[in-house]
Amino acid sequence: MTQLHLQNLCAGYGGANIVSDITLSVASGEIVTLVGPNGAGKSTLLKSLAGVARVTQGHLTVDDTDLIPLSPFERATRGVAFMPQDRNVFRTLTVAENLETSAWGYDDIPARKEEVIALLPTLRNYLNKTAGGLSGGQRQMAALGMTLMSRPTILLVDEPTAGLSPNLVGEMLDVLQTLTRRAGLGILIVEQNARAALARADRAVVLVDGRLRRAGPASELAAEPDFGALFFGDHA
Ligand SMILES: Nc1ncnc2c1ncn2[C@@H]1O[C@H](COP(=O)(O)OP(=O)(O)OP(=O)(O)O)[C@@H](O)[C@H]1O
Repeated sequence: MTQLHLQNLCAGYGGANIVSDITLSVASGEIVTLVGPNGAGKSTLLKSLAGVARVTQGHLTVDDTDLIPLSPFERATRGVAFMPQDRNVFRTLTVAENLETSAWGYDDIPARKEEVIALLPTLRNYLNKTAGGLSGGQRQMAALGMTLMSRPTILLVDEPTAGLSPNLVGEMLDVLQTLTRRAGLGILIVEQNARAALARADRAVVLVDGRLRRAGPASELAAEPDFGALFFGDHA
């Protein structure tokens, strides 16, 4: 059982904090959905956990390891992997090459690749296609596969359904839910399709103006009558 824990975390870019005083945890086998209006700081929070935005105060641990001094690569080797929203594949490489590149430095790349394909079997259909020629859904699946090559225990996923058609949104979220069940991953996901994400999440956290406004069981928050209007605007 792994647990990512944030305690009174403040983070941002340069010296300025974008998110403040965030206390939250994500454990193996659960999906926690991070929702909130545009500009609330959701991506920044995720990036600070991955090591690509700066933590200025507070604590960030995975089990007993302090992540704050660690680089993004070192965090990945401790089991915390990040799937960015944009530019998350190398467009001129094939899907297979993208997977291999993500495990650069490990001496068991073929085994890792087979494990990832076993978790995401549709990848097999376009392994030899160049990533730049993939559909949006295929590209996001390839990016997810790349993230899984480090054998993470905690997955940080930034808007994996951005730009996808409604049926593909559900498919991607279902795949993430399967990963929690089959591989025991803990997933923290930022998602604009709040209703679809809440339906598959265990817990939800609402971020407004860089602060944690609400947290609780996803089903409870989804059932609140004013929830959509308050927190998601048009996206509920
Ligand atoms: N690299 C950066 N440098 C400085 N400020 C940034 C950077 N990236 C984002 N910001 C600022 O941080 C604030 C929060 O942005 P962020 O992308 O984290 O919000 P968000 O909740 O993910 O929004 P959205 O739902 O629109 O993606 C915004 O004011 C944004 O302009």
